[in-house]
This record gives sequence, C-alpha cells and structure tokens, in this order.
Amino acid sequence: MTLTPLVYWAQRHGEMYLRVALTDAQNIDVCVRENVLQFRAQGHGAKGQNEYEFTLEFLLPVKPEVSHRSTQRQVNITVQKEQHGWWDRLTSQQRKPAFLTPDFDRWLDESDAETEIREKEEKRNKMKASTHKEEGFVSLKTVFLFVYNLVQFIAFAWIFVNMTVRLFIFGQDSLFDTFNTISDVMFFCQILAAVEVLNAAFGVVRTGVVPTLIQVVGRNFILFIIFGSLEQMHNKPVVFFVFYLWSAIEIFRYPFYMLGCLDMEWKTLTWLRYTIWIPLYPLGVLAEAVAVIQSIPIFDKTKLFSIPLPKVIGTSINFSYVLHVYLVLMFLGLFINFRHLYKQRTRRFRTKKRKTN
Ligand SMILES: CCCCCCCCCCCCC[C@@H](O)CC(=O)SCCNC(=O)CCNC(=O)[C@H](O)C(C)(C)COP(=O)(O)OP(=O)(O)OC[C@H]1O[C@@H](n2cnc3c(N)ncnc32)[C@H](O)[C@@H]1OP(=O)(O)O
Repeated sequence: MTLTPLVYWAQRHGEMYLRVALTDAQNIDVCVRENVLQFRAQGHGAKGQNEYEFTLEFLLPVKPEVSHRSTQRQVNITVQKEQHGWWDRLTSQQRKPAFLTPDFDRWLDESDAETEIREKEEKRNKMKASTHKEEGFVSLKTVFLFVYNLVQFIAFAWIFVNMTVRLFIFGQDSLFDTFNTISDVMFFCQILAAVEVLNAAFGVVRTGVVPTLIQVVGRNFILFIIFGSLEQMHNKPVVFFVFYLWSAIEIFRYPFYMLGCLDMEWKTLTWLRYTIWIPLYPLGVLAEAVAVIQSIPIFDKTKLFSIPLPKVIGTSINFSYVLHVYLVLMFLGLFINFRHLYKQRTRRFRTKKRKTN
C-alpha cells in the first residue's frame, strides 16, 4: 500500500510552492513530466518511518525543471509556472486531493501577491538608483582626491628638487634666500591643504579631524605669522630647514595617496610614508620651535600684533606671550600627531601582515 504525506501548497504569480511534511527525508525523487509532478521519498510522516509518494497533475502548464530542498522537518519544492498568472486552484481535478492543504505560512491571495511584487520591484529600483548614485559619487570623489594629491605632489616635488639643486649649486648661501625663492609655492600648497581638514570633517577620507587640523593650523601659523608677517625672518636659514622637512614627507605622502586612489600599492612607498615621519616629525617641530623662538625678539621690538591695553594701565600685551603659549601647544600637537601617526602605522602594517598570512 502506498502512503501519502501531507502536502501544503501556496502560489505566487511565477511559481508554486509545495511543502511536504516528512521529517528526515531521504532518497528524495521529484520530477515533473507533462505537467504531472511525481514525488517519492523515505522519511518520517503521519504513518511513521516509511516510504511516501504522491502525484499531482497541475491545473496549467509548468516548466519541467523542479527544485527541492529538504530540511530536518520537511521537503520544500518549487515549481515554475510556464506563464505568469494566478491559478484558481493547484490541480487539474475539480476535487482537491485529501492530502493537499493550503500553506498558510506562505499563503497570499492574488492582490497581496501583486503588492508583494510591486514592493519588490520598488525595492530593486531604489537599490539600483542608490548604487548608481554611489558609483557616481565614488568615482567623482576618486577623481577629486587624485587631482588634489597630484597638484600637491607636483608643488612639493618642485620645492624639494629646487631646494636640493640650489643647495648643491650655491652651497650655504642658498639657506638665506629660501623664502624669496620658494614661499609663493609653499603659500599655495598650505592654503590648499585646508581641503584636507574639510575632507576629514566630511568623511571624504577615513582620518581624524583633530590631527589634520593640528597639522594644517600648525604649519600655516609658522608660514603666515612667523615667516610671512616678519620680513626680518625671510633670510634666516631656519626657513630652509622648515620647508625642507615639510616637503621631504610630502613627496612620499601624496604619491602614496594617489596610488591609493587607483587601488594600487607600491610597498616601498607605503613603508616610506609610514616610516620617515618618525625622524622628520620631531625635527620639523624642532625647526618650527627655533623659528618661533627667533621671532620672539622681533615681535617684541616691532610690537606687531601686540594688543593695546587701556591708557590707565598704560602698556600692551606683546604677541610674544601668545608665542610662548604656542611653543607649549606645539609640543602638545607633536605628541597628539606622533601618537596618531604611530597608530596609523601599526594599523597599516598589521592589516598588511594579516592580508599576506
Ligand atoms: C586644534 C588646532 C590647534 C592648533 C594647535 C597648533 C599646534 C601646533 C602643532 C604643530 C605640529 C605640526 C608640526 C608639523 O608641521 C611638522 C611637520 O610637518 S615636519 C614634517 C613631517 N611631517 C609629517 O610626517 C606629517 C605629515 N602629515 C600627515 O601625515 C597628515 O597630515 C596627518 C593628518 C598628520 C596624518 O594623516 P592621516 O590621518 O590622513 O593618515 P593616513 O595617511 O594613514 O590616512 C588615513 C586614510 O585616509 C586616506 N587619505 C588621507 N588623505 C588622503 C588624500 N588626500 N587622498 C586620498 N586618501 C587619503 C589614506 O589613504 C588612508 O586610507 P586607508 O586607511 O584606507 O589606507
């Protein structure tokens, strides 16, 4: 005697779902021939552990390919309709077979199914639109960053090469006219560097705002206030050391970012970007501190930027007080950025190691 399992069914516009109530089903054999589905399997059903089978003749044509997946509790079968549409019932015979019952877990009536299709379609369209938007934004961002880094690289490379060549040609004399020959390009680079603070603030690049702000404000303070506003500082050799140390890191940092924009990496360059700041950063801060210290007597003498106090007090607050505070801030800034760069270095090399393992 053949045993029939309990079969639950539901439909969508494109397919029929059958759920056969057999636990631990084995040797499952399902096929569809001329719109007739035949099922046979061994498993635990209403009549215990046995062989179960059933046959269903569909109401309308279906595709012969049938997919099934068994879980511990049931066998799920999906049959594709030959034509999209809603069927009045599952089988060709008017009377529903006794073993067949609606699957209320998956049951939808026609209008609900249409809503489901519409919602799926809308979701798909939304996803497509946002993917397009994201792709557009990503490529625009990449072009913007690449061009920015390229411009900075060219400018800093020009500074570095120019200073090196002048050092070889003019020797020590070149130390005294760095400001006159280089400052225009350096002003350009450092004004442009404000973009990096915006990039960090708006999440265009994955970096902290504070370290970037310290870097940009710190350098611009030296360039505009200490060097730019005091003519007496222009021919001091300290300008050479400050500019040389700044450009020495940037000729590695910007090409490293450029390659990053192209999803490329040159290991030597990565190593240099994340290593040479170790000696350069303290040396740079030292050179900047020397420049600040050298400027103090000049600010005292010229009273430039001093804040006049009311006549009753009869004096003014010299800018040199601000510079003393700034000297302390510089070393605080050095500490914050040194720690930040050290973390970036560890993260970069740790990730690389993990990737290569
Ligand atoms: C709050 C204001 C208070 C002001 C107080 C003033 C205190 C003054 C202190 C003064 C200290 C400054 C001294 C300084 O001027 C001296 C010198 O510069 S000496 C020369 C040596 N200097 C250096 O080595 C520092 C160079 N500068 C930097 O490295 C950065 O400016 C810094 C912000 C310090 C660190 O960079 P960042 O956080 O961006 O690290 P990463 O390079 O690892 O980048 C992180 C990820 O972002 C991607 N990224 C970043 N920028 C770009 C870009 N332009 N284009 C494309 N991609 C970018 C990068 O690829 C990383 O991505 P991923 O992690 O996916 O690889």
